[in-house]
Amino acid sequence: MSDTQPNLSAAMSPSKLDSIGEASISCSQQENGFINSFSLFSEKAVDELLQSPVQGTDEHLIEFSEAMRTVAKALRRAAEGKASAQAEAAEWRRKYELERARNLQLEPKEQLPGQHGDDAIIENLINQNNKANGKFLNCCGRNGICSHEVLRDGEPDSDSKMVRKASFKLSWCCKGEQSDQHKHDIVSFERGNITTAERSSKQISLKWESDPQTVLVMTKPNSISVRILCTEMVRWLREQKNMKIYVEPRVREELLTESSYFNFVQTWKDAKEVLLLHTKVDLVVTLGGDGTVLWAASMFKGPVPPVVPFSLGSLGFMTPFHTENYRECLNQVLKGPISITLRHRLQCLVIRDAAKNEYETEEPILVLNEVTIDRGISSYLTNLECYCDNSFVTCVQGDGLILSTTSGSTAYSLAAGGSMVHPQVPGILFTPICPHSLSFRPLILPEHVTLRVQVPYNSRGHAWASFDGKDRKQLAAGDALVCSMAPWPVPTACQVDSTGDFLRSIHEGLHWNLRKTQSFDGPRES
Ligand SMILES: NC(=O)c1ccc[n+]([C@@H]2O[C@H](COP(=O)([O-])OP(=O)(O)OC[C@H]3O[C@@H](n4cnc5c(N)ncnc54)[C@H](O)[C@@H]3O)[C@@H](O)[C@H]2O)c1
Ligand SMILES: Nc1ncnc2c1ncn2[C@@H]1O[C@H](COP(=O)(O)OP(=O)(O)OP(=O)(O)O)[C@@H](O)[C@H]1O
Repeated sequence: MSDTQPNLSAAMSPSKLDSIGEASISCSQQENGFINSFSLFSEKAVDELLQSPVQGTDEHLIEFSEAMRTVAKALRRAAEGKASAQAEAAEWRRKYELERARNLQLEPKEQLPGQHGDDAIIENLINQNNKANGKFLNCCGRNGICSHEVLRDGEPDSDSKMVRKASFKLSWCCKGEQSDQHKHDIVSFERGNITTAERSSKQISLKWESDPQTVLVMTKPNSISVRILCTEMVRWLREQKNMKIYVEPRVREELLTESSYFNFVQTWKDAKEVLLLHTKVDLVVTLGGDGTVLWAASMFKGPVPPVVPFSLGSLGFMTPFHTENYRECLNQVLKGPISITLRHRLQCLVIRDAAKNEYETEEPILVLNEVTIDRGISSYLTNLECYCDNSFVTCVQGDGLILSTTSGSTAYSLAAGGSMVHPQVPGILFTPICPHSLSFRPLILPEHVTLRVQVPYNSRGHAWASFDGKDRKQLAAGDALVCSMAPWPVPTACQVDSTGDFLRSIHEGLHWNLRKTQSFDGPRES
């Protein structure tokens, strides 16, 4: 110590020095990334030191004390900052643990002996499919749907790292939320009033809770323009948005013939991997027409990530996005919030007469448009016995029957004389094809029913079932098709909103009720 420096120890009593030692905060270890390699004097200790009578006070000592006070203040601020950062980190950790626990609850609980990993998950998916929609309601409550309910955490990927899907929240957008029009009660026993339940006809909004990171791009085959756009979009998503990209094996090959640059693009090897796609993909982009949306939906036998359909087809009922400004559209979707349409699907089971019990069925098939039971190549009238929740409905004699979703109401069902229905309306359309009866009008049934269409034993010919216009299956006498609403809808992004997009598609796609307006010839004399 130089002569000019004050001897602080000499100026203070030993007890004072002890008190400073006790009050010092040691932050030499690393906690949550914060490193402090020095001991801090607390401001309180410095205050105490300055207030105590110090013998032999001189100017240097006062200056030194002031400096100490300033240093103590600065250090206190640093300590406060650190404490608040630690609290924030703890809060994030708590949120993470909570979400992890929730996801674990959704993991398959019972693993049968001999079933491991993927097999158990696939089995569980099928079981989930077979369960009632009740599970959805557990989490959704009344005002929102959590993505944990729809999409679970990813499986370990090839690098053995956990792939974490972006989480999002769906909520009802309701203009008159505050008004009396939107009662939550179905029946009020106290006052004896019956009011309507809130159903899915409201606009749904999707808000990302974490950034989407993985996108699956699905494309219509054999189209040069689609191929060019796909190449450009994949490059943009990678370079500008830093996204992981999945494509079909065919598309990966196409991209690699363009350039080895596209080596980063991922795909799948087999059907098992396809079944796990929903755990890896945050978003699906389709490039094509309605058929490509149907194709993309058919890839997901369970939950479906949000789908952004770009129009490169002729009609585009389900493809509201234009390709010219795909960058702006995708920017908006990735940022959110976006309006979405939850398109209901039908779950179809073929039950063979030869099956020993009802459970010995083939794999359930999910359709977004419709299942059709028709006469196929047979020249005989189809003869189909139809039941709704075990009540006899009718016997269809004609070319066949369409069981359609409301999204499919503008497709084959429309051509067969069915009504057009807003896609958010929960219902099943029952539309005959060329019935040989003057009075067979189409029906719309509520969403909760189970329909059974049976080929009677005395039928002259076989019937054929087809699913969204694909995968024909022959139904022999005694075979039946059982159909009910599937628990997993297809969430498609809207350009405007569900209603705006629906009306635009029937105006532009079908020229619905297009008629020249009558001229105004002046008021008529009565
Ligand atoms: N007579 C008919 O109208 C008829 C006959 C067979 C199949 N289809 C429909 O074709 C669908 C399969 O479509 P695809 O593109 O794979 O086959 P596809 O190439 O034969 O196209 C059928 C047409 O139906 C349109 N379409 C599909 N889904 C629609 C929807 N939800 N609303 C309005 N139009 C829609 C498509 O844009 C396309 O123009 C089937 O699900 C069925 O609904 C219609
Ligand atoms: N990724 C795909 N892989 C295999 N087939 C596909 C795929 N995407 C679409 N398809 C099939 O290709 C056909 C045409 O697709 P899509 O309907 O999208 O185009 P489009 O016929 O040009 O459009 P639109 O139906 O509006 O006229 C459909 O039968 C569809 O099932």
